[in-house]
Amino acid sequence: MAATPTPTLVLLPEWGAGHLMSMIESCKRILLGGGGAFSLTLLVMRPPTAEATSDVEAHVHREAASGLDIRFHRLPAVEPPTNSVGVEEFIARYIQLHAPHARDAVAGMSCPVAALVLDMFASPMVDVARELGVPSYVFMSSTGAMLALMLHLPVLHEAVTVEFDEVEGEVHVPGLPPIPPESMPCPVVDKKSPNYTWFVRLGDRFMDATGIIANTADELEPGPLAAIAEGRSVPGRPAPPVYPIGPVLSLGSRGSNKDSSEPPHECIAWLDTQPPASVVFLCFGSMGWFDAAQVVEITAALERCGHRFLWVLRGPPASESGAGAPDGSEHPTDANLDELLPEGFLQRTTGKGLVWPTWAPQKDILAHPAVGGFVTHGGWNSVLESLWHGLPMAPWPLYAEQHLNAFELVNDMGVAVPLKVDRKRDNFVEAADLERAVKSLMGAGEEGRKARVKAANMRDVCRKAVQKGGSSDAALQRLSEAFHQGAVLPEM
Ligand SMILES: COc1cc(-c2[o+]c3cc(O)cc([O-])c3cc2O[C@@H]2O[C@H](CO)[C@H](O)[C@H](O)[C@H]2O)cc(OC)c1O
Ligand SMILES: O=c1ccn([C@@H]2O[C@H](COP(=O)(O)OP(=O)(O)O)[C@@H](O)[C@H]2O)c(=O)[nH]1
Repeated sequence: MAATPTPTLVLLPEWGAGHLMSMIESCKRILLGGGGAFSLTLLVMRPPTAEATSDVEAHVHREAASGLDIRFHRLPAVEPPTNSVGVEEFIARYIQLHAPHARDAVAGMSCPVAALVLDMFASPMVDVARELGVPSYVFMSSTGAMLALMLHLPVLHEAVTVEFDEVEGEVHVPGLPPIPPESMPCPVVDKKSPNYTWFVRLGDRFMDATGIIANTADELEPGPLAAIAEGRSVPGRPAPPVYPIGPVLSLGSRGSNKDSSEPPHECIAWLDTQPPASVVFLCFGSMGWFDAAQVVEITAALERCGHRFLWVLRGPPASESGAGAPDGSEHPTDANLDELLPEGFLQRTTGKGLVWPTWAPQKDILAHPAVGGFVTHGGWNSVLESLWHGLPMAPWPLYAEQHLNAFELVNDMGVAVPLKVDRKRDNFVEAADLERAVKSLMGAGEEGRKARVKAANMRDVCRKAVQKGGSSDAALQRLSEAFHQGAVLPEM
């Protein structure tokens, strides 16, 4: 008798490293926990830029060599939309153009399909899954708070007819503290923009998924997750079950997990010479960079506050002088420190500070005992990595949903000190404000002390959650069970 083929989980990730890697790592946990009960099939879209294409190829290569049962199905290329006006709109539309190809790929599977797991930007493809009789799951690589906001957005859209910054007072989202309009995420700040329209649609389609997989933990974001579970996001319409299985730290990023026989990275070697918890680390994600005017403010703050520092400083993307990447993934260039830094800064701070002009091994740096605090753009992966090591933050939001993340870190989770960021001036920060925040983060004062205590507590919370019997491990078991029960041969 022929053996029943192993069911597969079909993944449709967005090409960006933060989205792709956290989805793959999360599903690998199911693969590893399931003892061979599933395989993974990655539907690979051709990314819209050459840079993203080479990143994705590197990830595919690495996963193919992992020895795990991961297959790759390349979807036929589609022409990217040429008339998009916004990044989120571009990403969602470009993904949606792959719907017929994704449908054909899933319909052609010769083994049962346990689920179609969709990137948050691909939520309208729940229709493809429905058409084929396959369960669909949305993978949320951002916060539970952003998830609560997206689920509630169609309700807000009906209830609030003016721009959010014209609202008297705050914006109310079930499960979150009242949000000041200036902390609303970028894609929803301009209702006339197609980005906004797409986010309303994406959030609405989340509600039609079989389930939502979230890279967070119950204990990290109890408010938003409870509101969703209790059906408060959309009155009268229960949300799909949410499986908070995080923190899943996306491994395999450039420069990390090096062979232990190699000499340490220069940043790590420098940290090895510094006293414990003495260094403030500044790093701004895969897309953060600063111009000369902002750099002057940062250098003044660092000199005045007197703390040791490790600063990852990147320069403007090459496209600053031309057309940008349509998906918004405009990677910064390596900084020319001679041009960007004020004269004498490096000499005056020798021994006390290191400015690193290119990609840095962030995860290894955050794990180093010499690091005491993190000035971060507040991307969710960076936040999870910081909390994993119990490090308090000063969030300096720059793009995407990071203004909401900063609000949550300071006002809800209490693991960060506030930093005054002028959103109307391209997120400009004055030297005096950065100096104050770094002093608070690293030194005396009740505000910083409280953030340090809360962040240290989160280290244990995060680790417990993913251990056997922890809340995220339990969510992973429930999810695995749901996948088992849902596995079907796609209907043609
Ligand atoms: C959540 O809302 C937004 C997310 C993004 C966004 O887009 C994006 C596009 C790419 O081609 C590559 C990327 O790496 C990428 C990343 C990205 O958001 C980041 O996602 C992280 C989670 O994986 C994390 O939440 C970070 O904070 C995000 O910066 C873009 C966007 O508007 C431009 C969004 O509104
Ligand atoms: O110099 C850098 C900058 C970023 N990162 C990693 O890139 C990811 C950034 O993801 P995040 O969600 O924080 O922000 P995004 O870059 O997607 O906006 C995290 O894993 C960081 O550790 C890194 O290793 N070195």
